[in-house]
Amino acid sequence: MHFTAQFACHFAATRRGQLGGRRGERVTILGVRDGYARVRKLVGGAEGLLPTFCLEIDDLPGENFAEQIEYRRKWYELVDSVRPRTFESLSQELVYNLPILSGLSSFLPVEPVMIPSDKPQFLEELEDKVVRKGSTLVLRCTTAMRPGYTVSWTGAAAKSARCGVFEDGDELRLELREAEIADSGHYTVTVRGPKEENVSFAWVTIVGKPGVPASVACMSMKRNSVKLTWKRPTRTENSMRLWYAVELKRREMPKFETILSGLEQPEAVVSGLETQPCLFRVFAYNEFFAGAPSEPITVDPPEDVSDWNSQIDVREASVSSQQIDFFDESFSQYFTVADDAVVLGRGRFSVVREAKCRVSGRPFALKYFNRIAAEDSDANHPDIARELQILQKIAHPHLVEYFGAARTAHYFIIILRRVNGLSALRYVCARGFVSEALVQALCRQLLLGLQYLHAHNIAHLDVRPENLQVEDRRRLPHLTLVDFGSARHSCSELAVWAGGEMEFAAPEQLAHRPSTKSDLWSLGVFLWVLVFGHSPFESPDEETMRDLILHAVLPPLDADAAGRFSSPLLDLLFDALQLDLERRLCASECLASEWVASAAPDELLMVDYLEDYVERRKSRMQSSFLHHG
Ligand SMILES: Nc1ncnc2c1ncn2[C@@H]1O[C@H](COP(=O)(O)OP(=O)(O)OP(=O)(O)O)[C@@H](O)[C@H]1O
Repeated sequence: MHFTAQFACHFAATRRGQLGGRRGERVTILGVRDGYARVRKLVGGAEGLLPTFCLEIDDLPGENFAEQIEYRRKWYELVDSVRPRTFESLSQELVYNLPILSGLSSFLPVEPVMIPSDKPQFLEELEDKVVRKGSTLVLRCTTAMRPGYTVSWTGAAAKSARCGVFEDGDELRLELREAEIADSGHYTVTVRGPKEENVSFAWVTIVGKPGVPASVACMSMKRNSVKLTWKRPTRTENSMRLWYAVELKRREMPKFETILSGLEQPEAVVSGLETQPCLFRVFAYNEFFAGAPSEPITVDPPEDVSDWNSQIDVREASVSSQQIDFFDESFSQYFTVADDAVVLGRGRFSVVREAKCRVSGRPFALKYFNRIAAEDSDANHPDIARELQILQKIAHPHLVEYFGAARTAHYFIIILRRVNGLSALRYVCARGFVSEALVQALCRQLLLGLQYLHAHNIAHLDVRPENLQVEDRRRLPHLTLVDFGSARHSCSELAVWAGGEMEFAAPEQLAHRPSTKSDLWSLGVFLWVLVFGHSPFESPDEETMRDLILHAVLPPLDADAAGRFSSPLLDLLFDALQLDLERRLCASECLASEWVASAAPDELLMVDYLEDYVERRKSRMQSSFLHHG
């Protein structure tokens, strides 16, 4: 809240920072300290200090006197709390001693003084000014003018046509319109008397729009972070302070958004990146202007397999199970699993429950496998050992993160990041709408995960909606591939099809010769479901389904459904569902395909065409679980 007040008397400012004025001039009080009030004039807006006793408050909060008295009392307490300085011997010489005089006259309400000297005196000096380019620069000072005094100004633009100088009573003023950077510099006003002269100085800085940060570069850091560096713009246009802001744009965002600002150093670390490519740009700004942004640079840390390679522990494929560090007794020191812990999912061999880390409080997903007897070792369970070995090797934002393994009296436990999402189809249904852009985002993220896995010669071999967990991160879908129970190093030649759900399995998997490309087939089936609302090989009995898959017999195309999506999407789908492995695209080729590489339409479609399939699948999964469970 600001009070207004009036000058109770004339006050002549004699020190830099003080504000002179005439009795009755109205001001806003901005603050009070040490007997001085910082005020701003209502007319003209000049700001400065003047002694509190020169002010008479005139506009107080409150309806009536009784309400206002409280403020009035506070004001006089403030005014009285400072004892004025007194000068013991006020000799005539003092008048010529300006520093002391200015100290003295600050406390004495005076009429503008006519100093008995031939040397012109300034009552208010010029002040240094920092002004935005294009605006009007005003320099002002006051002096006790006498007849016969002359005034002259110097400065870079003092002679320009944009510049005007004025004498208004005691006030001397220079006004410069449309100030330019080149107008910056030293300005003086000289007041000449018949015998002597006096000069007041000010340094003027006109600030313009800073230039573009140069050499913006990006370096991948661990996990999903990048470090951006750049160079200070060559043109800072007199910026007194220069800050930087970083902007980000993802494919589906209509425009860049500022994610970091106020950076003083030409570098920033950005964490929590999604897997899709991000465009970054940087701009500099000062107290008045934001400069133009740099050329965007594309940053795609998780996609760049070579970057991630450098960070993962690339061990030999045949790590022996002894190398897995189980933590045994200590397990319960680190994790609490509530009796009614949420069951995140059930597989044929395991139950996945939510648990909390006692140390960090973070939730984890624990995958429990029954242990037959205390001496039962993981070596007796080659599938668990293999799953652990693979999980230990991988690190990618779209693959579930592994934290360790534990052995308790009854279980082997794999500790994983808890993916706080829904299976892919449920996620889509829960949104109520689907768009080709969403389908593309999910496929793209899955492809990135697969590209990474396949580059390490690992085939997942169980890509299906339940193992694609999707969560919202900053309102964008983030897909994580879970369940490495079926995963194989593709070098291990033969993998016997162990039965189970085959709707998403590739023909060669059913023929016991899976390959990394089997995952692309499953991706094709997943895409088919999203496009047509049913799976291509769905049939009431297992034998028919097996036959259809083994011969890659696709159902006739539903033209209406196909019309909802673009033809590059349908092309990719057919390229993934190729029986011939040579002709089937690999993950990198899919990522480079026309559909994945270009922006997909974001028109929204109702999901009702999918809901029946999701329900059918749910009851199939339940009966299969009962069957195996
Ligand atoms: N890290 C996780 N966070 C959240 N949910 C998970 C996680 N891991 C697994 N789940 C859920 O638990 C289900 C079962 O887990 P998982 O598939 O790993 O078990 P499994 O015994 O290997 O199953 P399957 O019989 O399919 O091989 C998953 O389909 C998924 O829904």
